[in-house]
Amino acid sequence: MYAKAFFNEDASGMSFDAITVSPYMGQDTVNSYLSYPGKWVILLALTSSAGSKDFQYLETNQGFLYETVIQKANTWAGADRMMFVVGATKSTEFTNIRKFAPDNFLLVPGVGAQGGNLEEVCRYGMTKDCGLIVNASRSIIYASNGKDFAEAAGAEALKIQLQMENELEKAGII
Ligand SMILES: O=c1ccn([C@@H]2O[C@H](COP(=O)(O)O)[C@@H](O)[C@H]2O)c(=O)[nH]1
Repeated sequence: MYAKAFFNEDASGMSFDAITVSPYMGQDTVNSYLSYPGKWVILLALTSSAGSKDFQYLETNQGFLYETVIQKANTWAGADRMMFVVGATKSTEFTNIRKFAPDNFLLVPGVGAQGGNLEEVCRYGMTKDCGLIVNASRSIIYASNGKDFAEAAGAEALKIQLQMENELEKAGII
């Protein structure tokens, strides 16, 4: 039902391109989203939160639980349908994650207010095509609580955009 609500415009008036999903309920639940052609699933893998240690770093037969999540989920759909959430606060882990997800887009929250390092995220996580979708929210929307909030938000967004552009230029992607 959630998949229908978010992906089927006739049913709900909404037709999002992608949705972030917890892997916790397993393949059948994730498949309900994958059954919509052309839509993307963004699976939580290694989150930016301190609480990531509670479950995501539990040891399994295949390494940490988040590594198992990535490996298993990559048998459910290809990199053209499946992305993973990896927090920018875990920038040094990106090298390891790329062993399991060499081609998947990674959705990367945690720059800005959470203090993640964009330069490191790019150094360790960027593919030859970039492969990163970096998100910042509070640092932009709360850049100012004055009357200049729109200009301040624009300036903050531009700052991150220019940093990203710099990284793409360094990597020879643009
Ligand atoms: O690992 C995760 C997964 C999701 N989030 C969400 O992303 C945004 C980040 O907002 P900021 O203000 O840039 O910190 C927020 O909606 C989180 O719930 C995340 O931060 N980390």
